[in-house]
Amino acid sequence: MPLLFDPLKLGALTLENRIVIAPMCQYSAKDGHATDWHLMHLGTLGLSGAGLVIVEATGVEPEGRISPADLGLWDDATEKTLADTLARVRAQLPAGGHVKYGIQLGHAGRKASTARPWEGNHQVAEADGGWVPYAPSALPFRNEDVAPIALDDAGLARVRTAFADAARRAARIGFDAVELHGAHGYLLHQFLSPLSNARTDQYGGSLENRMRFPLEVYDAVREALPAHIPVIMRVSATDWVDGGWDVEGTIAFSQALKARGCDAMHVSTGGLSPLQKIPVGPGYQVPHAEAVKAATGMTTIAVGLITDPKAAEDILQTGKADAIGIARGILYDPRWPWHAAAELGATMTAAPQYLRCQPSGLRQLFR
Ligand SMILES: Cc1cc2nc3c(=O)[nH]c(=O)nc-3n(C[C@H](O)[C@H](O)[C@H](O)COP(=O)(O)O)c2cc1C
Repeated sequence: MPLLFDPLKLGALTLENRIVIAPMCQYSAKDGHATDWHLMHLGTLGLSGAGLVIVEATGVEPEGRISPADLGLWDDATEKTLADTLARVRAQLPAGGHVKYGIQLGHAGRKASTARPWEGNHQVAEADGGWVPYAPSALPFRNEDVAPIALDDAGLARVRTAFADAARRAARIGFDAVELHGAHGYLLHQFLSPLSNARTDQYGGSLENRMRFPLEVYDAVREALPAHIPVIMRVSATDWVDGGWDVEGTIAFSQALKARGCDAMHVSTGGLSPLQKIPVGPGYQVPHAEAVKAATGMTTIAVGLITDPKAAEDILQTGKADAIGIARGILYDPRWPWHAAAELGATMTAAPQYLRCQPSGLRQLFR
């Protein structure tokens, strides 16, 4: 059996295989609420054959959205809509419900949308009642962006609580896993990187201080969740800018998370600085996942232009990572795991109803 189709344990959770659909914003939520698009999209991903689907970056408070049309999980109403959506999706999946659903909880910090969304189906600009984003320091992403407000102690406490509350809601909804968005230049990453964190209090300066708030958020989320729900941390292992966040810092952060029982690291890169120069190519972020895994022994998910099943299998066989994250590849080929299974000679067990009713015709195409 190829390793790609070997089960993987994340804490108490067992994934049927090692294919993880990475979170992808759908820009289709309405005032934080899931819509029929999510029903269709998450249903499609549920039939993909992947072991874990991580639902898109979901704002823990309205001011933490990347776009006005991001999902939110900040009140009873958004929780109910997402709970209904997930329940309706799961009701249609093959018996046994092999696919697991996780959710990425995030806060965009200085990269948040400043528009108050969806009033009469169009965005309301900041001047008409939007907001100024929050961040570790009053440093905008781009010079031309509005300078964010540096979070004070009350703001930090509010955001920590918002993460924990959203995690509690995710558990109530029935998500199998929670991923924290510590990557791509959003709030938690902004604390880690010296390029966006110029604080002079206990949350800025030394590496230990810069890691403090993201670790506090992790602790609050871990405490809010029942023990059977694993927590994954998504990181950008480098800012791809001199003087920025780097692999050494990522390893130290991973070690601190490992000591706290974090179940896996999902290793991406970039997003913190507009000056980044990323050498994009097949598997370009795999060395970062490999470095984290080698230094910490943690379960790692490698991601970034891994589209060839044999290359994915090779990453696992050579011990560079424990699971493969795939995003655009799934949009291009929503049955990528089935096709990978056929190419690698593996057997998939989850079968939609049409396969069971039409065994002779369709089984020749699916393994
Ligand atoms: C449409 C789209 C939306 C994305 N939204 C998110 C997101 O919500 N959270 C996140 O961490 N990454 C997001 N990403 C990044 C992906 O998760 C992934 O890291 C990246 O696309 C590289 O993987 P790939 O080469 O398999 O696409 C998004 C990517 C795409 C293409």
